[in-house]
Amino acid sequence: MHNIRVKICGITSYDDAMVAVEAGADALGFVFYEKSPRFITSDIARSIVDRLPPFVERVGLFVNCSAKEVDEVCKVAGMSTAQIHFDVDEHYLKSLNTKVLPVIRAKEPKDVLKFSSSYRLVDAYCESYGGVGKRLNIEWFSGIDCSKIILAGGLTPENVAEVVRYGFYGVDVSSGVELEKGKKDPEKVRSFIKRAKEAVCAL
Ligand SMILES: O=C(O)c1ccccc1N[C@@H]1O[C@H](COP(=O)(O)O)[C@@H](O)[C@H]1O
Repeated sequence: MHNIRVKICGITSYDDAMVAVEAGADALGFVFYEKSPRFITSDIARSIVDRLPPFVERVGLFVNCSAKEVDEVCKVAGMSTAQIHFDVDEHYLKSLNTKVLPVIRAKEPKDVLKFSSSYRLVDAYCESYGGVGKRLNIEWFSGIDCSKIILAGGLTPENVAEVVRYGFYGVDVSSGVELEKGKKDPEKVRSFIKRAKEAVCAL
């Protein structure tokens, strides 16, 4: 049976983290980008991570950082994966000592095929990098292998069920499950995870 992994991104507090974990989130995202309203310091992220139960993936999100900075923050903050949310080449990705999830900020249909042999996150292109609720044209994924793609960009509890039929490895949400920037809405978080997982079971 197909499964779908759900990442809840932009976690800034232990309470928000636990709402997501208890609702069945597979991964939590922590934004180490100072210009983001969801920015979290490595020390605060670490204090959340240290209290999490086992088997929860911790994903650090980075914009315009050197590989050395990414590795250092991931180590201090207890991240298991680094999500590289800006344009980098294979050499950069290989130089990291942390498990890496490259992000493709897709502007046109052919972009979704980049890094096609690896697991990657595909988000809609926007100048400010992400977390703004901008959706991709889902038709760009028709007829391609989505089994290594984590879909992001403008997902909500209302629209997540309709995208799972493309066979994505996972889905990622931030602004679509917030009460306000940087604060999650527990009902939306629970509803998003439930609808994503139930929609897969119904396939
Ligand atoms: O969340 C942010 O503030 C952010 C800042 C810089 C780059 C990416 C960011 N968020 C990521 O963007 C995608 C889509 O988010 P949304 O669901 O459309 O709000 C997701 O991976 C966020 O984690």
